[in-house]
Amino acid sequence: MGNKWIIRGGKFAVPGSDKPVIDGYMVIDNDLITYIGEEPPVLEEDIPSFDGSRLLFLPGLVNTHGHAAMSLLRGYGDDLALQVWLQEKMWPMEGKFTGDDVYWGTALSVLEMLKGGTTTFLDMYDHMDRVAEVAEASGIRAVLMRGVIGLCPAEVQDQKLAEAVAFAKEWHGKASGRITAMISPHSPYTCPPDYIEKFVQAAHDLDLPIHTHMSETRREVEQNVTDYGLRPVAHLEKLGMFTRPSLVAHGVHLTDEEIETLARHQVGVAHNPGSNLKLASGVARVPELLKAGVTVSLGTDGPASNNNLDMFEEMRLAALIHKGVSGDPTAVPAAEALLMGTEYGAKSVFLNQVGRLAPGMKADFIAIDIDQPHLLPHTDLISHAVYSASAKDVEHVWVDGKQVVQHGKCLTLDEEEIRRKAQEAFEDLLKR
Ligand SMILES: CSC[C@H]1O[C@@H](n2cnc3c(O)ncnc32)[C@H](O)[C@@H]1O
Ligand SMILES: [Zn+2]
Repeated sequence: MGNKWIIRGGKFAVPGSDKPVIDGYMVIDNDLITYIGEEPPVLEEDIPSFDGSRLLFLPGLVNTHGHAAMSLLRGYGDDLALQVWLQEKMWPMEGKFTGDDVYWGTALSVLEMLKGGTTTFLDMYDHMDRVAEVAEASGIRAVLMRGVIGLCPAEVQDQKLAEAVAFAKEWHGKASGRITAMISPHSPYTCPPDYIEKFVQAAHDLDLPIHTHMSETRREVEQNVTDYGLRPVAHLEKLGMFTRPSLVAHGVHLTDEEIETLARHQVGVAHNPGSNLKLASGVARVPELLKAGVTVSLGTDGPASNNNLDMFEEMRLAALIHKGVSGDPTAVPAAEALLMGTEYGAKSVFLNQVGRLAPGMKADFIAIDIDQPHLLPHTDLISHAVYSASAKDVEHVWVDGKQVVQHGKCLTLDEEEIRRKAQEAFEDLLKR
């Protein structure tokens, strides 16, 4: 297909607007959406046309927290609480990961994400050059960072920080701007205060945002008070983290005052409902966060604590669990859950041209087949996208105007090879 083309006869989701579903046309020129509307656009020339009938077009889903290479550990260490899961299962195995393991684990996850309609993902991990290689080759949009655990001698801490900085310098803005970088100390319980301050300084020096895990479990909050005399929000505020644009993952255990602090500093929260439920970490106070004006987005977390990367499932969980725990059926309505999975996600990872179908936005969008039993009749397609659809319904995916999934097949990655290599990598890890 040429550089400029038109989708005719499609239904286009614009959640949160007066007209949440537009029945009509969308024009794409290279990497940008240039027109969307019910009336046919005025075109000076003949351009290729794409039949949008029986399809619902949505902005690409934005996964704002994860560790893609952990797909190699999917199903390895289920049904455990966070600290036991990390210390006894994940960290010993991750200690054996080579760059190749990270490459194939990430490739497996990117394949799953693209096929499931995720067009942007955030990744915090080690061997990030290999993650960036996968992102570049696959065509996905990626927000990448070397996540750093600082429970190590000072010289190793320095080396890890240097790696994080070098990675960000090398990859920020690469792959035609599809890759951006952030700075990421893993958490207040794995990075001592003076070390976190060095990351804050690095983020200032590089003019990049910060991402960290925060207040995921009650135990972690209590330990923070014991160790530093402050709950995690006040602790990170004191260390200057929120002087940078920030996104925290989880934010499950928050007081009213902490929610107010996050809102005041415009700190985003990546809500990971599937992972929080599986690790029994608790349920984040999403309705209260949204009411306070905090940007709440959605993440899967790693595939070993979820255990899939289906962002439709996260939107559905977000819409369901907050109704369940609050007793309020209007909590997190479908349109808000869809915004959390798209527009709020883009805002959380500081991408202002992504997350919405509108002229001037990047052409990152997906099409789901709505001519299926579980998506009929077409009463309310926003509702169907959240409460009834799943990753399996994704028919086509475009990122930056390029088609990366066609009729459910990934065009940019060798699926057969990735499946084989990932299985081999896991089997090899068990032998090491
Ligand atoms: C330093 S790379 C990222 C690091 O994070 C670990 N991790 C995965 N899931 C979670 C979670 O829910 N909370 C805290 N840390 C997590 C992962 O195992 C890597 O070691
Ligand atoms: Zn995580």
